[in-house]
Amino acid sequence: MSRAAERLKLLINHLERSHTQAAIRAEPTSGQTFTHSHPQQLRYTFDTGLLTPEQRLFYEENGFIHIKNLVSEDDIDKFRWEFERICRQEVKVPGLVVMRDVAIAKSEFIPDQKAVSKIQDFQEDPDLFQYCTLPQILKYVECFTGPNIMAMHTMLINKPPDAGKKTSRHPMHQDLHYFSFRPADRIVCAWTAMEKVNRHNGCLVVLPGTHTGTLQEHDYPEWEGGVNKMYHGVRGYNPQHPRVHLEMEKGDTVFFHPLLIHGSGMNQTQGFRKAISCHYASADCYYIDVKGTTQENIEKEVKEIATRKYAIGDEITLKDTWAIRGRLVQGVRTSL
Ligand SMILES: CCCCCCCCCC(=O)SCCNC(=O)CCNC(=O)[C@H](O)C(C)(C)COP(=O)(O)OP(=O)(O)OC[C@H]1O[C@@H](n2cnc3c(N)ncnc32)[C@H](O)[C@@H]1OP(=O)(O)O
Ligand SMILES: Nc1ncnc2c1ncn2[C@@H]1O[C@H](COP(=O)(O)OP(=O)(O)OP(=O)(O)O)[C@@H](O)[C@H]1O
Ligand SMILES: O=C(O)CCC(=O)C(=O)O
Ligand SMILES: [Fe+2]
Ligand SMILES: [Mg+2]
Repeated sequence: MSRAAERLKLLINHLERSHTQAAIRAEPTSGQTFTHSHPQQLRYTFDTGLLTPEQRLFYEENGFIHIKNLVSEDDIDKFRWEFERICRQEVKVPGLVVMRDVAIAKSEFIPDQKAVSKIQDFQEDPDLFQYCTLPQILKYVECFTGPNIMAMHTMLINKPPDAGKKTSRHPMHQDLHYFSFRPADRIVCAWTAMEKVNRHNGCLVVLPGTHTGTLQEHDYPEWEGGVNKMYHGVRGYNPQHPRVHLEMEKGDTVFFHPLLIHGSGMNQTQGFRKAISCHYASADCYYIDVKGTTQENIEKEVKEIATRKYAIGDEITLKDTWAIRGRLVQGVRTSL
């Protein structure tokens, strides 16, 4: 065995031991005997033969992994074209949510497609939804979710040039705040750069390792220039925490854990920084009731918007809104 391979093996053994110990600590004292005679697995990833030991360790420790050049130029150009058709209102997509930047929405009506800062829930648009079914993406997703895969939430983000109020920033948050299904470790986001992204146009900013923590309380940050609807940030954000700026090329994809604290900086260019993303979950996940948890505030906002948008009452639950949007993309729809 080479020295490098030997070191990796040692690292894997070390991680397996520490995760086993964590599992033992977390075990309720119910009198059950906890046996660990079977080979232990890493906590956050599965061995499907795709990720190298180094890549698995990187995700286990950092909560994200950057895969270069995963989506082709042709596919990305197709997504861009379809997004433009939607903005020009040449195609109407059932269930689609269109968002405008708050600084632009509150100033004047701009009929231009450029006012759209984000579209969500494009699962009924075959061209855009093709992103969620790309085999090369699903091969990676399976390493985190296992073989039964649901596409739960879809977005195309068109981060606008900042209008001078820093509203183009996305505050630091954990995506799990928005989700009412578990377990968190079987959820993953795929986020693909549709062009070069860097600190100038507002790339993703992540706090490595924060996926090993718990779900934090989220609130609107106190930003002078205003904050976009539902852009909650972790309460008590510490700007001193070590950050990593994920600079990416067109087609590069980052996979990240839903507890990883991340955000994105201001877009200081004149262009609209584009990215497409999908949150996947194992179909074996289960829904939870968020009543009495830190997620009550976001549930309230989601319900208010759903009630206004679809003119419905309290009969629809948060669980229903996810079950309706979710789409099976691989394997069997076992639970979600
Ligand atoms: C649901 C689960 C999500 C899971 C997400 C997983 C992780 C994702 C993390 C995120 O991305 S969090 C941010 C996600 N954001 C949203 O989901 C927001 C969805 N957006 C909407 O529902 C609509 O765009 C919105 C309700 C904000 C406005 O839609 P409308 O069609 O009603 O817009 P309209 O132009 O009629 O404006 C209505 C009012 O909203 C205001 N407005 C529009 N865009 C806004 C904005 N961006 N922020 C704040 N206010 C906004 C607008 O100025 C106006 O205010 P006034 O009533 O005071 O005149
Ligand atoms: N009070 C806050 N609460 C939550 N998130 C915040 C807060 N302040 C800044 N952030 C977030 O921190 C991240 C870094 O933002 P910031 O604009 O400070 O730097 P940047 O644009 O990433 O980097 P730089 O401008 O130094 O190249 C962004 O996601 C931003 O939205
Ligand atoms: O593309 C971005 O700016 C990040 C958006 C994000 O983190 C989110 O919508 O959850
Ligand atoms: Fe996010
Ligand atoms: Mg900045």
